[in-house]
Amino acid sequence: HGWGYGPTNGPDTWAEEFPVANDGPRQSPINIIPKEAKYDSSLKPLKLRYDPSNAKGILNNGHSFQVDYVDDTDSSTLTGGPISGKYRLKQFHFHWGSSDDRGSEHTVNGIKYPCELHLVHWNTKYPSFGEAANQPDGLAVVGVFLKIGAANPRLQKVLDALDGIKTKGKQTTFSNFDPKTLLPGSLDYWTYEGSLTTPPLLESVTWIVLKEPVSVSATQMTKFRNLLFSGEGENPCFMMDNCRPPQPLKGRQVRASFK
Ligand SMILES: C[C@@H](NC(=O)c1ccc(Cl)c(S(N)(=O)=O)c1)c1ccccc1O
Ligand SMILES: [Zn+2]
Repeated sequence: HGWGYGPTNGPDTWAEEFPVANDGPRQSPINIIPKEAKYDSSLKPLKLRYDPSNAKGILNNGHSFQVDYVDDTDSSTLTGGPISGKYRLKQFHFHWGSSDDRGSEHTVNGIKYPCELHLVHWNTKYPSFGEAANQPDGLAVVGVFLKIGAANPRLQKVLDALDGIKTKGKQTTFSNFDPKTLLPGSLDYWTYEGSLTTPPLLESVTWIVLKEPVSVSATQMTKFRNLLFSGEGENPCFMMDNCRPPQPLKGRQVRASFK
């Protein structure tokens, strides 16, 4: 059986198949300590331009669920921020916990949020996502923390689609959605050089973690936890705690776009 988040195939076992998990110098996620982040006035504002019509589908991939975007043109891109060049939106997905006191991958002063959104982009200087994922400057992921509070109406369309993708491998069409609506008011961010937080843990990600969380209600969180890691007809295993714990910083500098 492949990698996962359970007692026999979870993050502590990943190094068996993916040695970079333990040996890599730039593994993600990390614990962000704001006081140790260095304000960098040369960091530019983030520029996210998404075309809602690029939304293609929503898929339960057995580890999380993702909303996939058409990425054969430059119509949904990330520019500015710490990156140079243009990165295309490929997909967004979430990581969450089994209870509201945990679930995020990045932590802030050791604090865990109940959920974390990842918007995955790839550098258009490479021919494809797959190629880019193997390059040190190949990917850029915008991370957004979700914090328990008022129900978030911007999440509703995504949550309503989950009933149709309950089990591993299920996917449905998902159209006309602008992921910009999921972002907080402030685009202040921390940035550092890291990796995929899921196998193959490739060290190709420029992480851009927003400081301001967005809200999610406890009821909305139960909808995430109603998904299944397991496939149709298999023993049902509810999808939760699909988060990798923070990894050693190994001397990396975390920069802040704000004072
Ligand atoms: C779980 C899923 N992982 C991704 O798709 C993924 C891709 C890129 C990034 Cl940058 C991240 S992340 N979490 O660092 O933002 C996650 C996955 C991995 C391998 C095989 C199948 C599969 O579905
Ligand atoms: Zn992720």
